[in-house]
Amino acid sequence: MGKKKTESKSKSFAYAIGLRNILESETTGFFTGLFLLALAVITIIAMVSYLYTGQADQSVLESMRPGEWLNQHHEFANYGGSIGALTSYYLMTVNFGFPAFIIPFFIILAALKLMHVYSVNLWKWFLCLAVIMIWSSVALATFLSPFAGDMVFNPGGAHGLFCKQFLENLIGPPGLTAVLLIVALAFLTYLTSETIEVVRKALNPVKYIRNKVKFTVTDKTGDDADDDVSTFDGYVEEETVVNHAATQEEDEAPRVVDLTDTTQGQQPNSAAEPGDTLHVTNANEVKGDDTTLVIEKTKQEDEATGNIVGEEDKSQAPINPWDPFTKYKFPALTLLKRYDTNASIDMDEIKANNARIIEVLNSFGVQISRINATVGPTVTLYEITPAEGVRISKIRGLEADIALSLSALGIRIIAPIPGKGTIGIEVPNKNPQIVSMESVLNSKKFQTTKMALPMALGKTITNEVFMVDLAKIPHLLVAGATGMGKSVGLNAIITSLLYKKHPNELKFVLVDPKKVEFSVYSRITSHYMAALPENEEEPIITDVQKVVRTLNSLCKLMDHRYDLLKKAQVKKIDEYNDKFIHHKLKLTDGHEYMPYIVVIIDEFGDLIMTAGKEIELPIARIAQLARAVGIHMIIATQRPTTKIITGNIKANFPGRMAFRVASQIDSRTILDRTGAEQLVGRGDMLFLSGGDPVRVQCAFIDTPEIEGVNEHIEAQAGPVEPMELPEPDDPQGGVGGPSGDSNLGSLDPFFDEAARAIVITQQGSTSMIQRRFSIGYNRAGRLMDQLEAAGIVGAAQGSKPREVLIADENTLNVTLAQVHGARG
Ligand SMILES: Nc1ncnc2c1ncn2[C@@H]1O[C@H](COP(=O)(O)OP(=O)(O)OP(=O)(O)O)[C@@H](O)[C@H]1O
Repeated sequence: MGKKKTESKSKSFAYAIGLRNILESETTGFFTGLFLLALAVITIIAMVSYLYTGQADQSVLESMRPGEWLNQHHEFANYGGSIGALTSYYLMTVNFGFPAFIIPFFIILAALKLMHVYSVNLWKWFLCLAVIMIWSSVALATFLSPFAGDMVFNPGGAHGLFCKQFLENLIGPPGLTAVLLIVALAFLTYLTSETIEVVRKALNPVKYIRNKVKFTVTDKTGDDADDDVSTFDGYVEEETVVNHAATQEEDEAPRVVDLTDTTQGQQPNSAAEPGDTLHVTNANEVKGDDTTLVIEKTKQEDEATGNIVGEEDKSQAPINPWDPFTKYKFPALTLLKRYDTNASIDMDEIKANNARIIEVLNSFGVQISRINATVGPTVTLYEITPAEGVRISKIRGLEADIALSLSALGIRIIAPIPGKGTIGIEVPNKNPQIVSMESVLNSKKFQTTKMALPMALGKTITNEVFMVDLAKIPHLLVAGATGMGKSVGLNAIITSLLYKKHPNELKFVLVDPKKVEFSVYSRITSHYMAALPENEEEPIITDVQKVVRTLNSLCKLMDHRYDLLKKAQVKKIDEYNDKFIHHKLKLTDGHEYMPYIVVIIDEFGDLIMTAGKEIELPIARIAQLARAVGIHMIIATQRPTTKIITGNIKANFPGRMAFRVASQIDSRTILDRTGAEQLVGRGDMLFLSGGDPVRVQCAFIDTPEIEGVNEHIEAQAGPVEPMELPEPDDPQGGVGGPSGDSNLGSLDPFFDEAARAIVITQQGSTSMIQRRFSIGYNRAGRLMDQLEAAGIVGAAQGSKPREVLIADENTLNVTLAQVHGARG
């Protein structure tokens, strides 16, 4: 108790004098950085000076008596004084020799990071530089010592010399050289997996040169390449291509190359088309040709058929986006629990319900000609065909009465069932079955799906696996009262994505204000999470301010990705990635493979209540624009009120997943209709994505299962840290209050929405903007000026509406991304 009191006292004291603020402030970071920068520069000066003055200083240093380092009598010649001489002596003579220069270089990096000049991953740099310094210290001591002459220190320092001698005594000079080589290669492979390919080429230069001149070609190339597509769509596995080439060699295939010439000789004026069969016929004719001739002519065949897989093409084989984790193994289905799904149908229950339905409908004067019952996992659908002459609209009018008369929880009446002239009455089963995640993922539908982001959510009333593509939806709103299965639903979504997507293809941003919901995923943060550098230690975000920064960072990433799409001249992430893996985009232009990013926000209500617009605006922006660049959002809330799910959010989240909610009003907020208040809970849900809602029993997955899956993923070789999100811009910049001028530096908050409204309606009228956003004439005018500056509308033409310069929403998305990007 006493200790606690003292602690809180000292805490409040620190608060009171502002010490805490000082320590945590950006200014302190800046000045610490500045201090380190100066320190590093002085150290470098001292070290350079030591190269010339070391000789003179060394004897003083080695016979130094206490207090001498104070340099009162100017014993040291070093330009950095006695401390400079001393530091250089320790760093260069006693430790690492020349590579010791890396130490002040690292301090400079740390200083620049503290000063917010660069955002670098210091741990990564530390690790890499430490390896380089230690390795080069030993390497210099090994290879440069003989040439060091009368240098005052060994080029690799005493450390390098010691390691060299130790290893030489242990394994001899060849062993030492081998160790140095292997360490260097391992390190370079860590930096880039291309190292392995370079080594392979170096070890087999003959094959490399031979293939450079396109020696291996067969007429079957195109067909075989098709067959050789590996387990993931569209990429030819490297080994396959190598084997393929080898087979061709055995078949004396290189001679085939010559046939292009023959072909051209025969048909001088007709250019061969890719896939042309001519080369197949001619292949036999040219067997036995002279080898030199073959090599010369091959180039022409390559141009003519465009259908060749030789080594040259192999270097152009599609980039494998799983690289370097190509051996990654997806979790097995055995990690998930199986439940008994063969529970027999309770005929007594069905008959009883049948009789009640007929009785109730008859009592309202509705005659029935037929009833069909479809037994689902938790609900049975009674499909009623009304007798001739009974109007469906009459039954629709009686919906509430019928539900009341049947008086069971969870009854939902669908009148009519879409596409059929029948009425559906869903009645919950007395003994509901659990739909296991295993049964859903173990379905052909899931396993063979080509969806970009498949979410296997559960089973429909007719026992079909219900799956949707998040990439198409593209953002999802999840609501449900507490305990109705929301968290299980989110886990089912995450799990189905984990079973289909490689860590290089998908990253999550998880927001968990409750702090306990997603903590189970902390084991896969390196593999599957994206985070700001400052959150890399704990990428699952639980703090409101961090959420705001992360959302702003996602906006920035979105703008950056739009720039890349524009450069690549494509409209969507899948087209972009396709171009990227087929070498149509240059790495030097900043292109990179884009993983999908799925942002999942639990307890959205809590967030919006605390942070309001700060959260809502970036979410609405991402929701409006991010679909094309592969950023998708799922937000979940217990309280689907209009304060939380505002019109802005709702309009941009077309996918809705409603578990049981407390009231009809809540159901209307989430689904735009009633029905969700009638669900039975425990994963019973309505899914809506345009059209009519579908009743689905959500797949069940519990924490031990998730832990098992995560443990498996964690054990796989994969990324060692979360994907880094860009530092967000200053949140004040442009997203706050009304703008005072028309320049694009401080955009009006309605800028994006106004631009969209104008492009959709193709009407550049200020009064339309005024009406639509209920703003004054002056503000609408300024907004128009900003839209003009952004090139969305033309100049004012008196009282006439302005000309709209952008024809469609896609082009607008690109323009908006540029506007925001340019401001960033
Ligand atoms: N799909 C399902 N199948 C069977 N039971 C389920 C299903 N989903 C949820 N349940 C049951 O309901 C309980 C509560 O589910 P869950 O934790 O997902 O609720 P929730 O809506 O997230 O609640 P809260 O908002 O309080 O976190 C589970 O522990 C489980 O027993």
